[in-house]
Amino acid sequence: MSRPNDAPLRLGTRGSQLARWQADWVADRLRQLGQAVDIIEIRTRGDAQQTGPISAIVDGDAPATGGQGVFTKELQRSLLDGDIDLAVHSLKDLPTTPVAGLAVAAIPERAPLADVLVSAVATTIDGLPPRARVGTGSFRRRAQLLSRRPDLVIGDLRGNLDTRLRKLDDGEHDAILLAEAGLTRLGWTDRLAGRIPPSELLPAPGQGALGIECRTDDAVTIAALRPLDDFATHAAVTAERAALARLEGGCLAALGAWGRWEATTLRLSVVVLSDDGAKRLDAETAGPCADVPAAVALGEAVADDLLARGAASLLRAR
Ligand SMILES: NCc1[nH]cc(CCC(=O)O)c1CC(=O)O
Repeated sequence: MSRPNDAPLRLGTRGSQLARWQADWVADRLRQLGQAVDIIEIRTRGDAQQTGPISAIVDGDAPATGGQGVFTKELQRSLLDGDIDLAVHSLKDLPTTPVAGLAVAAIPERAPLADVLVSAVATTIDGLPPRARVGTGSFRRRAQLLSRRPDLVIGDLRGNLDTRLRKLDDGEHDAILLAEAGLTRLGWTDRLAGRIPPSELLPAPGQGALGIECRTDDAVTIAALRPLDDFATHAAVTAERAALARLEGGCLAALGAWGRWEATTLRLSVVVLSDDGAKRLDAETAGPCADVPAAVALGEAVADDLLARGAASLLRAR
């Protein structure tokens, strides 16, 4: 597919407020570099179906993967069909399974990656009252919350950010957990009751980072995206996602991962839990990662350590 060098890049995004914010952010960065950009909104099934738990959204193409990719598949289809030239994803919603013909060409600098507590009754997990009702739709958050506080009563929670905040305000939950990145991008920082240290609750692989995907044969778009890539972020999230891929966790796993730089060393912590949080396996390793393949190796090494200690039985218990 050949396109003129000066044609506007067609940037595809979901229609949610957060997705629009992220698309605008990427478009602005490209425009600052002199690149014309058109934003094209694409409705996905993850957005259309907002009742019931995320895990219940049946994936017609690949039933075995459950709800994976509900937010990203239509954008990938539009890329392959040539309807758009780049897609902006929340990296944590993007399955690790490679799609033939597509590649994540740029991963810009990461936003704050922690989860935060939104609540009128507590600012920390340990400060929640006994048997407090905490809302989250994430297996990762639920299992780690229960691992630390088995008394908590976890209720399902999904929908866009404003929906989730409304359910908290309506009294369905005493507290909810959200990604700091999403909350602050939408300007809701005043709702942040407390930041949960990643050491206390590991974030999702890729949380807080954007993945910009395009066709592997589209040299024009790949070149335009290159200046948006941040190597430190790219390596950190690559290590997190390599661990996830090796553990076959998908986006619904009770699995957390945290890659961070300590001077010139990349440190990666990964946790795998049973759904009820009663069993957990933690692993950590660090190494100098001079390039992306080294980050992949780091992630796979942590995953292999976990697998050798029985992680597969926790992930398959669902
Ligand atoms: N699964 C939904 C989702 N996907 C990305 C974000 C926030 C932005 C990010 O973490 O990159 C959120 C909301 C949340 O988990 O609170």
